[in-house]
Amino acid sequence: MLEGRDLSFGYAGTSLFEQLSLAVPPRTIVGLTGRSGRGKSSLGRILAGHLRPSSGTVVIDGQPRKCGALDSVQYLHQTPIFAFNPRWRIERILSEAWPCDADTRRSLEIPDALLRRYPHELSGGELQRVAVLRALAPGVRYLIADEITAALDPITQARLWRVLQERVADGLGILAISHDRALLQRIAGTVRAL
Ligand SMILES: Nc1ncnc2c1ncn2[C@@H]1O[C@H](COP(=O)(O)OP(=O)(O)OP(=O)(O)O)[C@@H](O)[C@H]1O
Repeated sequence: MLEGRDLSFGYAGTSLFEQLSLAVPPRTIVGLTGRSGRGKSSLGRILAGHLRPSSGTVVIDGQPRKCGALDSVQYLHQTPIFAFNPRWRIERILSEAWPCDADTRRSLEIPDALLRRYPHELSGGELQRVAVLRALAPGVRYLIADEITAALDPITQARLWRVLQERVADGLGILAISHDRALLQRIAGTVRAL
């Protein structure tokens, strides 16, 4: 289980949250919602190890999370273009992460033709599917999915979440951050407001 315990955090002397605890069990989608600026992304980034809390700890199965070459917690951005090297083709972006298997790639509807392109040559939905594929490396146990389908049409959104729900059935835990409470109520076992 991925847990944030008694987390406090703020930027430049301000406080966004104090003594906040949140758990994401395996095989579960936990929803996180709340008004803009409340600190949802900051909390997600703390759980992913990208930000350090001012106090509190992040643990996995009761042990402090380790930051290794491949992290078992992956953070997915709403705008994945910023997470990609613009000078690399998609095939290199993916192969640097893991030798993606054909079944997973097919399930995310990423055809061969797309692999030869650069990030700016993909649509928003295609980019997000590539970001999800990159994150689904073996050993990744938790995803922090930060508004990952906010900019997508309903069909693309539903397809992407269907693939992720299949992964959840196989053991993945997901923190789904979204303003869209209706979406979270559809996909998440529990929804937490910040
Ligand atoms: N690097 C930073 N330095 C200073 N303030 C920041 C920084 N990053 C975020 N903030 C501020 O911290 C607050 C929380 O930001 P955060 O992105 O965590 O909120 P959020 O709940 O995810 O918001 P939204 O729903 O609009 O995406 C915001 O007021 C934001 O302006």
